[in-house]
Amino acid sequence: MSNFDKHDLSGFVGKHLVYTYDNGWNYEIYVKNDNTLDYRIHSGIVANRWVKDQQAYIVRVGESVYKISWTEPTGTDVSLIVNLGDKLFHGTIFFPRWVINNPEKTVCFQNDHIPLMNSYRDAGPAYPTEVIDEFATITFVRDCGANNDSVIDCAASELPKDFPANLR
Ligand SMILES: C=Cc1ccc(O)c(OC)c1
Repeated sequence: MSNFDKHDLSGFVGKHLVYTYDNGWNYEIYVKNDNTLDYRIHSGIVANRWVKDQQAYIVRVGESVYKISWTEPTGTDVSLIVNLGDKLFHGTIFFPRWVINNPEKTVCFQNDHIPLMNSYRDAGPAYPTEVIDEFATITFVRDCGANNDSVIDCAASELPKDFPANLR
């Protein structure tokens, strides 16, 4: 069938990416290991939210194409396609209605507020879900190795003005 090993995530684990969705939202992700990611949101309805150690399903679906899917403590579901060969990215985000109504409730370092996020999720309303389905352009890529906790360790608002140029 395919000419690549679909179980080999070594070309993806450790990648640190910054990308901008066609709707203008700017996001950043670090692929920490084969089932974990850290991320930070620079702009969009939940700008300055950041998350460490989100568990995710990560699979390889092409020579340099990966898919990451997860469900968050807020009830938000996300599925991303990262095509490193073409520097192309596509994200589908399924927001519960309460996040669309009150996005500011999710803007925090989520790890310090997991029970609160779960309580918002359970209170809802969940429906109707808002589906955001957007392509993005990858603007920055580097390799940071696996399980590096220094890659994403503060909110976007606390970064130097020249980020990510300061990392090159
Ligand atoms: C809702 C979280 C979320 C949505 C879209 C993304 O690209 C993302 O990347 C880490 C995270």
